[in-house]
Amino acid sequence: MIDAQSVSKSYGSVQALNNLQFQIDAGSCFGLVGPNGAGKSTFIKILVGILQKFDGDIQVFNKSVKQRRLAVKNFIGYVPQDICLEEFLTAKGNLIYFGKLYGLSGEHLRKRIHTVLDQIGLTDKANQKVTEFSGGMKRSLNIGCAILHQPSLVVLDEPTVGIDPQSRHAIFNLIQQLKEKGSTVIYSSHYMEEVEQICNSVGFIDKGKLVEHGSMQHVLNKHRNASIFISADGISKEELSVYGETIEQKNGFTVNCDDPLLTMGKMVEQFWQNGINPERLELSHTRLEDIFFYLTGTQLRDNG
Ligand SMILES: Nc1ncnc2c1ncn2[C@@H]1O[C@H](COP(=O)(O)OP(=O)(O)OP(=O)(O)O)[C@@H](O)[C@H]1O
Repeated sequence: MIDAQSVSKSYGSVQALNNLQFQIDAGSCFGLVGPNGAGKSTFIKILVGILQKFDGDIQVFNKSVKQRRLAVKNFIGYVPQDICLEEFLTAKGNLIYFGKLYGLSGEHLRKRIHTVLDQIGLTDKANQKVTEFSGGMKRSLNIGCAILHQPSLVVLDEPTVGIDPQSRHAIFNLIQQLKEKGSTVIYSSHYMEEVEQICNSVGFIDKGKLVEHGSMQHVLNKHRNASIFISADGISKEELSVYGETIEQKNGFTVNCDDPLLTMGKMVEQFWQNGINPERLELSHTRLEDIFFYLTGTQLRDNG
């Protein structure tokens, strides 16, 4: 288990983390989400032992990052936000380099490189220089370097920023494999739909504070807000308000209600009786992004 115990960190007058307290179960895939500047990278850098001056502590599989930093580092595979590779080496050259840094050698290293190249889909590019790689290929190789030593905890900081959909898909497959093998994964991102897709637990961080966390199902259920979206000529907000709180949108209305299926049935009956033919009538489910916005008033998406 990863146990964050009252973790706080300031850079001069900027308080990057304010008393973070939460646990991540071993074997789970935890999404650490928040907008740019929320404090995600700071937390990760503390966890992986890069930042050593902070308040509180983190226990990683019962070892304190403060007291057992080097021991903790050995069972973490860290994929930093900025790609970290030796550009003028080949893919294989990078894997050898990073493997040796992790203390691997000889036949074991050779076998691990073979396996990892296959896992990251770069076997046929093994002898190509990284300078010739696309952003997505570099990202995959960076992940490959971090998992060579078979870490129990894999930490990925915004691994899909600026890459093509194909590489994103390859990275998701890789994370799926890690999950199946029982690794614990921490996945930091401001892409909510990715986190919803691959993580089974989540923590929301905003302005250095943890505003919600728990299993994905718990968080989604706790803040579930069922609604119906409707777009139809000749229907007014007043008419829809009998079904629940009605909010006017750009192209129609959202009706919040407790039992959306039953309500939708009643709406269809009324429309049929009144000769109304809706262009769109859809059930909407609550997304992580909506919950984050509801809790913080902060949008997660890039503005640019
Ligand atoms: N070395 C530093 N010196 C001063 N301030 C810093 C430093 N690193 C981060 N900060 C500040 O700490 C806060 C948290 O930054 P952090 O990088 O942890 O956020 P983040 O959620 O990872 O955002 P991003 O996704 O943009 O990296 C921000 O206000 C940032 O400007």
